Amino acid sequence: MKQPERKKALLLLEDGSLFEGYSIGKTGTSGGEICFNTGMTGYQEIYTDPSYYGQIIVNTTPHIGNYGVHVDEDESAHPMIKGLVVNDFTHQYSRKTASEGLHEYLEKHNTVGITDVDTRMLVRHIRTKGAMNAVITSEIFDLDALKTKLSEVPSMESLELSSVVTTKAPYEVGQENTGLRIAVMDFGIKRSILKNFVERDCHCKVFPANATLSEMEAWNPDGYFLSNGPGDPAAMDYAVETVKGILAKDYPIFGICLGNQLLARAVDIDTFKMHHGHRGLNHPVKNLQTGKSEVTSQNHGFSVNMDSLKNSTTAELTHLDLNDNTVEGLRLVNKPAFSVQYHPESSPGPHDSAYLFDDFIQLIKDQKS
Ligand SMILES: NC(=O)CC[C@H](N)C(=O)O
Repeated sequence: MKQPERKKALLLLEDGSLFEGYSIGKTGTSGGEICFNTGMTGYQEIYTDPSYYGQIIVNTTPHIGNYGVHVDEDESAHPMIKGLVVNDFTHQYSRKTASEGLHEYLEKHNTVGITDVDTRMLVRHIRTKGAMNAVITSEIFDLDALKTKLSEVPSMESLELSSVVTTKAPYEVGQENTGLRIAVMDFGIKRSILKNFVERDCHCKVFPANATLSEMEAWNPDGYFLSNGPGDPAAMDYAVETVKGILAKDYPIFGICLGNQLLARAVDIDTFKMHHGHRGLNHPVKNLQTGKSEVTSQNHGFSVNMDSLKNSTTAELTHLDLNDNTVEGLRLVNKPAFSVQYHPESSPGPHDSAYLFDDFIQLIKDQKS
């Protein structure tokens, strides 16, 4: 396959660091919070995960594009990232079942990227300096003009983004009358989470992030699921209020990632912005209830405050991050509610944690009996 002509591109970071490379995807300019993912596979799932909305992703794995894209690997309708930074992009892909090349896919969906960047150096830089904003361009080469663009990018802290990516209207997935009915609060849900419920015979109704409890109750759910999603949980009081309402009625709750943070906030446990977050497919977590460790898929830049959780009389720590001792899961002491900070749907990632979906189903059944 012919490689297209190489066009210059720039990456400018908030602290002034400048990287030069070549354009991939759409020609244009795009800014967001720069963060890195250490997964060696699953670029399409990462780019289409709505939790990454507002962010520029650096892939630490060097080869990107080599297996094209496949419609089954979309986690939402289109890429959600603000841009991508890679080391060695290829236009040539070798997978028989791929529907198209990554470059064409990114271009079609207006996603800007840059290749031929020293991503090792860049990741070490982010790891030392912490999360910050950045801008990628393949059209603005005047540095002052680019700095102005960068200054217009909002800070991730205090940013509410679920309302941008949530479904506009409720929809249902799974077969009716097969099993349990799960009301899903969509803060930016990944399709693979819904697949996990459907595989377990659940019938899900997915509600917009601002749905009220009475709207959801009208469907008569057996349990409530709080989804993953982008942005700062501290800017989501509207959702926290809804979660408080669900808790007050003792309905079963399971939360993933942003859902974990919202459950914590609903019982007055704080969250905070991390130095540079956890994003990758091999993060070790210990389940303190079973004593077993799991290798997990993660994508979060905010975290539940450990001291605040330890001081709580309503919740307890269930899962601990073995890399940095941060909170990876919690449960409420006197309510049928639990959540994890990582991604048991594992798309992409190892499948060690799929048991959590079964645990939720068991929790609902126990509540009923
Ligand atoms: N994957 C998620 O749900 C991310 C949650 C939240 N936006 C964070 O960055 O921590």
